[in-house]
Formats: sequence, structure tokens, C-alpha cells
Amino acid sequence: MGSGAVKERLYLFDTTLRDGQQTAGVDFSVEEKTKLATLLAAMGVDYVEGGFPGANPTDTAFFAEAHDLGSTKLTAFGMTKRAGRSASNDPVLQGVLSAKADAFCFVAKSWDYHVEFALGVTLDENLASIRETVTLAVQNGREVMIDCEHFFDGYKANPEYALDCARAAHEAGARWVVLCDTNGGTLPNEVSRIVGEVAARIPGSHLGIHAHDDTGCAVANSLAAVQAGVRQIQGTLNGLGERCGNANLISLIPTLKLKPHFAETFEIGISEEGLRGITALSRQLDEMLNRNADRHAPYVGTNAFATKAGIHASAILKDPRTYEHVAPATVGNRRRLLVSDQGGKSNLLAELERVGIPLGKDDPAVSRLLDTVKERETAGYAYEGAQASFELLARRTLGDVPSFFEVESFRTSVELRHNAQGELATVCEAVVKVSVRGESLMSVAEGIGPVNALDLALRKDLGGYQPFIRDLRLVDYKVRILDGGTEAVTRVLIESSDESGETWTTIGVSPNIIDASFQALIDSVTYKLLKSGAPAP
Ligand SMILES: CC(=O)SCCNC(=O)CCNC(=O)[C@H](O)C(C)(C)COP(=O)(O)OP(=O)(O)OC[C@H]1O[C@@H](n2cnc3c(N)ncnc32)[C@H](O)[C@@H]1OP(=O)(O)O
Ligand SMILES: CC(=O)C(=O)O
Repeated sequence: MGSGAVKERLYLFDTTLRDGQQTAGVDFSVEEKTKLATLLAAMGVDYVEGGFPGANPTDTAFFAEAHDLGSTKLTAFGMTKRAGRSASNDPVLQGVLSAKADAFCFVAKSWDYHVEFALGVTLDENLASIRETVTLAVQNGREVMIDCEHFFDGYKANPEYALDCARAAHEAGARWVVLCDTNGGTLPNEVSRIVGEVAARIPGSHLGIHAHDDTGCAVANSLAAVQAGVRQIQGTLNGLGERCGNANLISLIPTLKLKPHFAETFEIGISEEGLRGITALSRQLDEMLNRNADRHAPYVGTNAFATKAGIHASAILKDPRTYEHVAPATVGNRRRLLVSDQGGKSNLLAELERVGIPLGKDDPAVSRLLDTVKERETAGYAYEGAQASFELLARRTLGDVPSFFEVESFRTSVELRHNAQGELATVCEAVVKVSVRGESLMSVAEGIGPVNALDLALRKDLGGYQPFIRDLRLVDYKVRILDGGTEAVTRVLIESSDESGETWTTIGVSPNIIDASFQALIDSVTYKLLKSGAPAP
């Protein structure tokens, strides 16, 4: 399609707050649902499915209040009426219809086996439930859609019946008939064929896709469905959802916006600015769920544009398109050229420039530093995840790091003994002796573990440098045993932070875990002194 041609509208339906809530370990509060719905609306998705009013107190409370989502339609989920009672006499359906929502989405069975076995009703009774539910909801004055559960499995078993269910919904006035790959076992070639056959009978402008990720194909299946005719995609942020999750909107949206095949044919409601916010949105959700973001997530992971190999880095510096399929800034992410034993001078120079040490490729300090990095990585260091320690190593190579303090000795002990209450308890103590400007300072501290005690003792008294480390906090501590066995080497990574909100990671490596931890602590304190502009002794 030429750039001047009119594009077809493709609608995005987010079900993070409904199918996403069916993820093991995920439980949104009303406040979190409200916040996510607002963020999704601000990004420009067309529908936000908020939950199943009547099914649980959170969803009922969420739909008891009106939510102003602008042009985004807040959708309440429900199920078709039960057989054997009229739609107006079904309390579950009535609970959904009384929700403060702009649209309704009802799940309906469309696999004959499920109708007879799971629902225990006849095929005709199920069709009547679909028709009556849609008719009553349409009379209620809101937009209505039907999720045809197990549509693809149903179509493979009994195509005419699956189609009858879809047709019943469409003819009763459903705006959308959504074809669901509920068990997530369908592959892209099957989705293409089946959607193509359905779109020959029901206009694609009324069809949607809801794909689960049990074969890792939910995104591919959604794209295949669009190519075969559907015009609504259902999915979730970060691919949350029942079992292996749903189609990941955080991957789909950039693909639809940036890949010419889709971008030149379809219009979605997400602006370029909205697209630039997608990395932040993905990470906000992980923060809310108190879990680590997937570093390898397409488009938005911290590694999505991270390059370790020297050959790649050298070419990226000449033109990023050599190894990047899209520009990281378009999705609000950033390029990272990592320093490691897989890298060459190009990685090193890029990282040095980022931390404000511009050196020329021919500077002998660069070769010296590269040799040191490779030697240390062979010994167990991994600078790609410890950028503060890398900066210190680089500055030390250039003679640029003052010796703020020197460690004269440290000692730590773990003891099981009776405490003041007469109870047996483990007590950890540390003693650290440092010399600052020729003055010897000794500090003692107790901690919840030996490393905690060492950290507290080290930071207790650094003489005149104390004000510079007042707001230093350790936020994460990770230990990795390399090579295993009794000869094992321990790698410790410590993440620190301060009131400015900056976080930095430092590394220590030693056969002894306490020694490795202490190295990482020293680097953290030194980095903090350096960044705070503490004067040289
Ligand atoms: C594929 C999907 O993701 S669909 C969405 C699934 N999500 C959820 O189930 C989460 C919310 N669900 C719930 O809180 C509860 O299941 C409720 C409140 C809906 C129902 O609770 P209960 O009445 O205790 O029923 P229960 O959960 O044991 O079983 C579900 C019932 O719904 C019936 N049912 C399932 N799908 C449909 C449908 N499309 N139309 C009508 N009835 C249906 C089942 O046959 C079963 O009834 P039965 O036990 O009489 O056979
Ligand atoms: C409706 C739904 O979530 C499904 O069929 O997977």
C-alpha cells in the first residue's frame, strides 16, 4: 500500500485487568486497576477490560464507580446466561449488566465438546444462550462483544457449529466476535487458514483474536489473524494471563507501529509519543507486581538494544542500523554497548564516553584497560552488570580515583549465643579499621548477617567523608557461585542508591564470599564519594 493510501483501523483491546488477573501470583487491587486503566487509556488502547463484576469483591467495587477513560471504552467481562433460565433472570448476567462500563464482553462456548461436556447443555441451548445474552446486552444500550472460547479447537472438531456460535453472536448485534485460542495450542498456519475461512462468512471488521501463549506463538498468531482479516487484537501488558499468558501488547504495539507491512496498512490508536512511553509502562507494571522486569523482553527489555560482541559494537558505532531492527528511542529504550571479554575497543570507548571519559581509539590507556577487563573477566568479574565498578576501574587505570580511605583491616564473626532475653540467637558482628588522611578509625557494628554488619561498620565512621555518604543505601545483594565445588569462586553484585534516585552496581570476586562482598562494598562507597564530589585527601 502506498504511503498516501487510507489505512484500515485496527482496534486494541487490553485484558491485563481480567485475563492478566488470572495469572498465577497476580492480584490487582481496585487502586492498581484504576491506575493501570488510566495509563492504558493515556497510551491510546481502544478497550480496557477491567474484570468480571459480580465474580469477586475487587471487580465489583471497580465497576461500582465510574472511570473517566476518555475515548477508551471500559469493558466489563461476563459469561453468557446459564441454560434453563431467561437472560433477565440470570443473577450473574444481571451483575455484569449493572456495571458502570461502556462495553460488555461475554465468554461463550463454541466447541461442541465443551458445550456438551463442560456446560452439560445441548448445542441448541448454548446457541440460544448466546443469542439471548447479546440481545439483552444490546438492549441495555452498550457495545457488546463475544469471546468465542476455544474457537480454533472447536472449529477443528466441528467447523459448522463453531461458525454457528460466531454467527449467532454477530446476528444478535455483537459489535465484535472474538476468536479465542483458549488453550493456546494453535499454530500460525492454522490461525491464518481458519480466520480466512471465518472472514469469508462474517466481515473481518467485526472479528477479533484472543491468543494464549502456550506454544510461544500468541504474538505471531495475533499478527497472522490480522493478516487473515481480523480487526481487533486482544492482549495484555507484558503478556500476563492464564497459564503461559496472552499475546503481549508490549511486543505487538511497536510491531504494528514500526514494521512497514503493518504500519502502512493499519492505523492504531497509539501515537508516536504513546509508543515512546511503552518501555516505561512495561516497567511500571513490573514494579506494581514487585517483580524483576524481563531483561530480554522484545523492544523494552534492558538488553533489547544491548550489544556485547565487539564486532557488533564496532559496526553499531558506524551506523546503529547494522545491528538494530528499530531505533531504541522510538520505544523509549536505549542502546547499551557492554564492556566484557566479548568486546573490543569499540565497546569500551562507547561506555567510557557514556561515563564522561572520552578517549581516542589509539590511546594506550584503552589497550591497557581492555587487557585488564579481559583478565579480570577471566577471573570471574562481569562488568556488563556492574557499570560503577567498571567506571572506577577505568578511572583507576587513568590514575583518576583519589585514595579517599584505606582499609587497614576488617573482621567479622557469626556467633550463636544467648541474648539479653536468655534466648539462643545468631549474632553477627564486624570490626573495620580504616585510615583517612593518616588518621586511623575503628568501627564496630552488629548486623542481621555478616555482610550487613560489615557494611554498617564500614559506613559508620569515614571521618570527614561521612557527610558525603549519609544518604547511601544498599538496595540489592546478589551472590553467584562460579565453577562450583570446593575451589569455587564467588561473585557478588551490590546495587546501591542515594537520595538523588540514582542506582549503581558494583562487583567483588573472591574465593571467599565475605571478601568478595567487602570489595563490592568498598567500590560502592568509593563511587558514591566520587560522584558526590568529595575532595581528595
Ligand atoms: C477462558 C477464560 O478465561 S473465561 C474466564 C474465566 N475466568 C474466571 O472464571 C474468573 C471468574 N470466575 C469466577 O469467579 C467464578 O467461576 C464465577 C463467579 C464466574 C462462577 O462461580 P460458581 O458459580 O461457583 O461456578 P464455578 O466457578 O464452580 O464453575 C463455573 C460455572 O460456569 C459455567 N460456565 C462456564 N462458562 C460458561 C458460559 N460461557 N456460559 C454460561 N455458563 C458458563 C460452568 O459450566 C460452571 O457451572 P457448573 O458448575 O454448573 O457446570
Ligand atoms: C475468553 C478467554 O479468556 C479465552 O478464551 O481464553
